[in-house]
Amino acid sequence: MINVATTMSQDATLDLGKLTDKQTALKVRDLNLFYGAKQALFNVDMNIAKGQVTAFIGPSGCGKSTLLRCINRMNDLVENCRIEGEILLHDQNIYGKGVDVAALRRQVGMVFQRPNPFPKSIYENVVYGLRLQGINDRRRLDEAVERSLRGAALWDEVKDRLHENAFGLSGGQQQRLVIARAIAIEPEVLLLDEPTSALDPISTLVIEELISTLKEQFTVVIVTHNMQQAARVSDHTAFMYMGELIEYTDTNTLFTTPAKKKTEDYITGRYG
Ligand SMILES: Nc1ncnc2c1ncn2[C@@H]1O[C@H](COP(=O)(O)OP(=O)(O)OP(=O)(O)O)[C@@H](O)[C@H]1O
Repeated sequence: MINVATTMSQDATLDLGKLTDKQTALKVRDLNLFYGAKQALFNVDMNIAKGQVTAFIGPSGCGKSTLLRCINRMNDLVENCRIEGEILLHDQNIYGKGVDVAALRRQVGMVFQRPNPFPKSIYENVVYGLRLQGINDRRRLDEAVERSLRGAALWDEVKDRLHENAFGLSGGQQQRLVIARAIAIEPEVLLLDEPTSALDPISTLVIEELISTLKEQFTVVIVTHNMQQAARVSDHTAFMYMGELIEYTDTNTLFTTPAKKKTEDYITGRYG
């Protein structure tokens, strides 16, 4: 089993079954998802704790990214994708009638596996979402750039070259820039889909440290293939297998005394 004693996030953990509304960022209720005739998620039910880091782990193809993408309706872009059930944000079903998906995505930001800055300056990458909202006031944008780049632990490295092209940054810096772009519009929830899988070990460490500070302001949900990473950065871990949520509890418990045999088999490397 993974030694989490020295690596786990130090936060006191919450009992996920007893979260109050104030402690809950999202509620997933009886979620089923189909890609055409193929069902990829089965009756997923979970509460996601506010201001904490939740990790989704499990073998390739188990539905981690699919579940993550449900949280900001990215699966809407997939043809033939059908969803049943609910995801509640502030007790409003994000799949309900009349939901403004663009507004939802402002509340629930997302960072992908490969850094995807726009072919623009560092500055313009960060303010992109604000400009889309019609904000062009220079002082406000300048403030947002500094706040977001500091928040993404990138400010000191780029403050003297804000107007240079973002493609001149290293991969790890580009990923932090993308995080800065996501937090510039102050979402409530940040979804990270394997955010370090394309990065070197040092950049990975920097992003992992960053995740611990991000949760002071945001609810973070991360998909990772790397169990050590889940143990290091998350407060709660959900283990998925073939589209089902098998076990979901505080990270320490999941990695040290899992309740389900499938979880134990996975974390001890018997499959995956
Ligand atoms: N756009 C799609 N169209 C059809 N099937 C899909 C699509 N995206 C994912 N799937 C299928 O849904 C299942 C879950 O995929 P998903 O990418 O969510 O798994 P995952 O756990 O994130 O895997 P990985 O760790 O390999 O990224 C898989 O069987 C996959 O083939």
